[in-house]
Amino acid sequence: MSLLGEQDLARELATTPAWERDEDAIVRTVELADFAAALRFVNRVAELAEAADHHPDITIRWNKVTLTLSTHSAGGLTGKDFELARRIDALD
Ligand SMILES: C[C@H](O)[C@H](O)[C@H]1CNC2=NC(N)=NC(=O)C2=N1
Repeated sequence: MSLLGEQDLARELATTPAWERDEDAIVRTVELADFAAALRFVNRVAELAEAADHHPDITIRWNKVTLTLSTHSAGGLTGKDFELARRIDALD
């Protein structure tokens, strides 16, 4: 999977408004009811990640889950990041 150029990147970002670009990654923080709900959400994300063989960095802070997506093998953002971002968005 090759890195997205600025134009493709802008188009992908426009279709994933819940995600914010942070240099070579896109980031989304999801707020859940409490820590247990955050863990359940992370488990659903983990299933999508395993199915896609593409894995976000995940931080849990009590009821908030921050997901960071980047394609490490390509050194930045690719279509795989946005595909997974859209699948994650479809969870809630
Ligand atoms: C062998 C395996 O396909 C690779 O290590 C995958 C796994 N998950 C991955 N996840 C992410 N975010 N970037 C990768 O480059 C990546 N590579």
